[in-house]
Amino acid sequence: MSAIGNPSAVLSTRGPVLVVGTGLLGTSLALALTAAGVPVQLSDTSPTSLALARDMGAGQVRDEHSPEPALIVVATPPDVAAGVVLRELDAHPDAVVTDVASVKARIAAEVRRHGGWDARRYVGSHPMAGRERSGAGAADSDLFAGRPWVVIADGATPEAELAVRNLAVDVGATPVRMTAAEHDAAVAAVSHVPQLVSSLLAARLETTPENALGLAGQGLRDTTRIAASDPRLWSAIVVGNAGPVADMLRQLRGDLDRLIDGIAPAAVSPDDPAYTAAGDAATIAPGAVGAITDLMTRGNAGQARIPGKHGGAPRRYAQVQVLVPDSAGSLGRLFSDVGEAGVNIEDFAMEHSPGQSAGLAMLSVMPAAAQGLEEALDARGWRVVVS
Ligand SMILES: NC(=O)C1=CN([C@@H]2O[C@H](COP(=O)(O)OP(=O)(O)OC[C@H]3O[C@@H](n4cnc5c(N)ncnc54)[C@H](O)[C@@H]3O)[C@@H](O)[C@H]2O)C=CC1
Ligand SMILES: O=C(O)C(=O)Cc1ccc(O)cc1
Repeated sequence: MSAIGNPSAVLSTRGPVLVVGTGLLGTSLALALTAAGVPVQLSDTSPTSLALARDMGAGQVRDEHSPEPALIVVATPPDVAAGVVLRELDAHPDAVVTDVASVKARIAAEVRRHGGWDARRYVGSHPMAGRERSGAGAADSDLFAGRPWVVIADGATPEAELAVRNLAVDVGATPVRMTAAEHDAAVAAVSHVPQLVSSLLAARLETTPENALGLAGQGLRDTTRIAASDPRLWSAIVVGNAGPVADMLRQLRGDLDRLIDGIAPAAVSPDDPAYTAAGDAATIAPGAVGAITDLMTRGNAGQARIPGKHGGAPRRYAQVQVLVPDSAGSLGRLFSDVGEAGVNIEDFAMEHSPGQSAGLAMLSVMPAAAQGLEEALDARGWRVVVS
């Protein structure tokens, strides 16, 4: 169990912990450790980022009087992480050093190449937790709760590996041991290429007319949420993992070419004599339906393989949809009525359309609870939308 919010939990992390890089990741971690009672020191090349993290209560700014850290977490952008790790290994000869960068093989290779014997105190790691905003201002002490935290222990001492695994567990994450190469291939598929695809999609919206954008629903919002991410950070991430990312983009290009080749012949005008004679586009373009069905079916299979909440087995929740007036306290009343009906909300999303005075609340609940909840909410005057 996480030590956060549980004062009686026994902490395994030995402090002080020095966090180098007090942006989103570093400050989130520092807040979580501070909340759990671990002494945290902060350092950043940007005085403003450092001051913000300190003012948020993430820890003390490290200075020449600070005690020696037992554990150092480098949470800088990936392109400078190896250099910072090497510098910290050198400056603190008894400390274990980890980094949380989103790419691992290149950083590990550089640290092992230049770190000598000291590199045995280095354990690369990567919490699979984040968001589309950067900087300390977006930090959240609960960021790591229930998330996997990859630990790359090749070449490190067992003690160093244990210190990093303990860190992950103490902030509520689950350590997952991998090699750097396994990690980089995995994150290309589950994080880096999804980021680029989301950006590709959103980039097309730059020139989409405003009245078309006004029609956007949750589907577009879901697929473009991470397109709001920081271009500078992601450039460093993608360049740092260019091999696995380029491999997967080539496979995606193959899929895209097959799809385009399949549907292009169906793009006939309704006034075209061929269309008028055949009566439908599918007859004129025999491969079109197959190309789309094939992609969609493969997509269904891939999507069903994504593990559910807390990284567990995929689970199908039932969705209860409720119209919520756009007024203060409405959502609070809905949650309270769901609680009084004895139902736990497993997940929640809200869909808004511009110019409407109500939003659609989508409550994910256990399938067995869905019908009873719909009836209970209906009885309390809520407008339940049956899809
Ligand atoms: N943003 C995300 O969702 C996730 C990011 N990561 C990784 O965590 C690391 C940090 O990412 P974020 O916190 O999102 O970035 P961020 O941009 O919010 O924070 C990075 C911080 O590092 C500081 N910094 C830059 N160079 C430095 C140096 N040489 N010495 C000391 N401080 C330095 C910056 O001033 C900034 O405050 C990156 O390596 C990223 O790949 C890992 C998981 C999720
Ligand atoms: O928001 C999401 O879906 C993420 O995948 C967050 C994330 C971003 C970058 C990472 O290196 C790890 C996790």
